[in-house]
Amino acid sequence: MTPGPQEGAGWHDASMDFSKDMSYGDYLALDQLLDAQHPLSPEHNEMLFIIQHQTTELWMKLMLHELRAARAHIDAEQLGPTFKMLTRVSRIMDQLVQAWTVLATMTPPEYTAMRPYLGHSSGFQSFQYREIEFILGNKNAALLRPHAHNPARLAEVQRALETPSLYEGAIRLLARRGLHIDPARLARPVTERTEYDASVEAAWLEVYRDPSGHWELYELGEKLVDIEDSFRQWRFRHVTTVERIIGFKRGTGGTDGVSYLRKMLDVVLFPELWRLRTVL
Ligand code: HEM
Ligand SMILES: N[C@@H](CC(=O)c1ccccc1NC=O)C(=O)O
Repeated sequence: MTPGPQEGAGWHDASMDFSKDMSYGDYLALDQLLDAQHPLSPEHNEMLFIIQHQTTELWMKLMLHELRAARAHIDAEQLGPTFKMLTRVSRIMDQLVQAWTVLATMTPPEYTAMRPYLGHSSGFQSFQYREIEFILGNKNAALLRPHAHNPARLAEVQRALETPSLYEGAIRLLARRGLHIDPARLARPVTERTEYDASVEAAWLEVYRDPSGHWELYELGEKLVDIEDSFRQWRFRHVTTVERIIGFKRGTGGTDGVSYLRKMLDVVLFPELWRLRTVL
């Protein structure tokens, strides 16, 4: 027999005995991770549905990790690391936009067969998603309610509601760097969703009219726009995938379904950064 490509390929000294050493699976806790898929229906496609959501939740975990650290770095005036973290968040979001193509291989009859097994569960109750919305400034105290049955979880989502958003951190940074921000804007309760403010737009305008004079702030502005751009694409792919799979049925979470999700397409996370483009 002719030697295969693996012969002499340098694996003979590879570690093979993990009775005492930590292995790949140990390090990654794969026993737990791969034992967490429990289809409730006899349907073949439910595994896709579960894994699509679980992988998204894992990526959301990393996005939150990056967004929280980015917020802390903005507060500490360390913008170099902030930019790396925000770039990573955009790349994750881009990847989640692409991921919809996998789920879109599920047809309406295939989903309809497993949908009754979902009960009232829905992505609407995703606490990590809600925390991402909150840290990006789309605050809404009413959406804490689905977590009321779990006090520890409720406390965690509530903390995200009560912590200044990343954009709030950016606005405070503009003020610290000597750009005028209306004191009333700086005193706004942090539990409220971001709303357009003329002094914030004027401050960003100064930055965008002289990028080389405010290079870091300019780069920060564009990183935030990158994130909102990819988040909008994610929302759009979600609503389009939902319409193609369940049409205009009411959601299992109790909302109007597609019409609710379409309204969410109008959310603007960083209003001044978008508005300034018209007057620049
Ligand atoms: C067959 C695929 C899917 C369908 C039919 C679907 C349907 C829906 C519907 C109808 C809603 C509105 C809430 C409700 O009343 O239930 C919703 C919300 C939501 N879904 Fe999905 N979804 C699908 C896949 C996904 C995936 C893969 C994710 C990723 C984690 C996801 C995450 C979310 C989130 C986070 C919300 C809340 C959105 C918000 O409040 O703005 N969905 N979905
Ligand atoms: N809201 C969906 C159900 C759904 O998609 C779902 C159900 C349980 C766990 C995650 C889900 N994904 C996103 O909402 C529906 O109305 O069919």
